[in-house]
This record gives sequence, structure tokens and C-alpha cells, in this order.
Amino acid sequence: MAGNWKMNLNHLEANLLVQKIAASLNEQQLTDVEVVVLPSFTNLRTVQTLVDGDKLLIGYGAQDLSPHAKGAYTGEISGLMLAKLGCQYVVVGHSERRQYHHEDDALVNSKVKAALTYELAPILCIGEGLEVREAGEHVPHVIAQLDAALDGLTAAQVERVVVAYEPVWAIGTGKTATPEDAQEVCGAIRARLGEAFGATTAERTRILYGGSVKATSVASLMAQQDVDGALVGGASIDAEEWVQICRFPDHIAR
Ligand SMILES: O=C[C@H](O)COP(=O)(O)O
Repeated sequence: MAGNWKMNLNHLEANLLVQKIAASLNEQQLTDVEVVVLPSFTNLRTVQTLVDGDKLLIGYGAQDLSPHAKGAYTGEISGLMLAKLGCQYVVVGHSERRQYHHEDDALVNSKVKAALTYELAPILCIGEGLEVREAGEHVPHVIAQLDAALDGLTAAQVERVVVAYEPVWAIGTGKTATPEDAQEVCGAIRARLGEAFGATTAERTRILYGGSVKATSVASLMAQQDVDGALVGGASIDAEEWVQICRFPDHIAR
């Protein structure tokens, strides 16, 4: 379960949220489900200090990185810097970056490679807009984004990538894809990984669904064969909601 905080929370609020999450999830729950938070850059040091200091079983990462290692790139943050802060993950190619910062497939591919260079697991976001969905072109659209983002990678590298299917029309809109919609595309992603990199890699690569996931919808999404987890935005900065999402196995057990 990965919580993308987006551009929310100052470092004091970040501190409080991590403490609430850690206090509400016991060791068993944090062992059964990998819980990762993705704060803004300015909160990473705060989260690192808490996680290290209290030996919390919570992972963390960033929401973007530069394709470059260092140099005259004002405002950019490199994978090297993120790795030094103990990040394990970094989001790459989120639709908000594609939309507002005009990130194209080639840049996303170079960011995936930069992340892997510094031992960060890229959370690679792909997904179609409403027009593509309504035209029934969502599967080929998403597979083309996948192919472009993974271009030039070995099977071993692909296994470290976490693929997040996020239909753009479901992000922050309250419209969750149905579990069947999510499975259709996540299944197609796994099939494509199998064709391109082999069955073992397809099996080992984690595929998340993202788009208005809530405590009430997570269990039915997680019940789908090819949905291994969720990338959650808005609901991940609400401590109670997020804890309920991370406790999804309890909902299934009931
Ligand atoms: O990265 C997370 C996704 O953009 C989903 O955001 P959301 O849960 O607020 O719809």
C-alpha cells in the first residue's frame, strides 16, 4: 500500500501523520502488508528521522526525481540524494507530472533508469484519460506507455519496478474503476510483461491500482488476481482512512 501525499502537509503535519499510522498499525499488520508513504521532498528528512529513530516498519520514498545524477539543474532532486535519505521508492511518470509538467514517455524512461541506478524502486504510473477510455482504446494505450517506460531494461531490472495502473479519470474524482476494470488492465499489463520479459518476471513484478481508492473499495480491488496493491492519494493523508486501507486483509477476513 503506497500513500502518495502529493503536495500536502508541512513537516510538522508529516511527523504527526507518520506517528498516528505507526501507533495504529501493529507489527503483524505492518509485516503482512508493506506500507509505504510518499511525502513531498521537504518532508523526507522528517520521515526518515522518525522511521530510523523508532525503527518503524514503514517504507518511504519520493514523488519524482531528476533523470540526472547532479549538476546545474536548478530545482531538481536526484536519485542519489533520495537514496542518501534512505528512500526505497520513487514515483515516476505520475499523470499529474505528465499533464502539468509535460513529461513524455522518453523522459519517464530516463527517470525509471535513473531510479534503478540508485537502487530506488520506481513506482511507474501509467493510465488512460477519459477520452481514450470512452473510445475503448485503454488497453493498447496503457501497454504502449508500459513498453516505452521499460524500454532498454533487463528482466532483472523490471522486477524491481512497481507498475501502478491509474486511470486518469479516476484520480481525485471519487470515481473508482470497478474491480473488473482494474483487473482488465492490470491483467493486460502482466500479460505484456510476460511476453516482453518472461513469465517469471511477470509473476514477480508488482502491479498496483490507483484512483480514488478508499477503505470501502480496497478489499474488492485487492481480491482481483492481478492487483497486488494500491497507490492511494487523497485517502492516504487521512490517518484513520489510511490505516483502514492498510488493514484491508481484516476486511477480507470478515
Ligand atoms: O498517486 C495517487 C493517485 O493519483 C490517486 O489519487 P487519489 O487516490 O486521490 O485519487
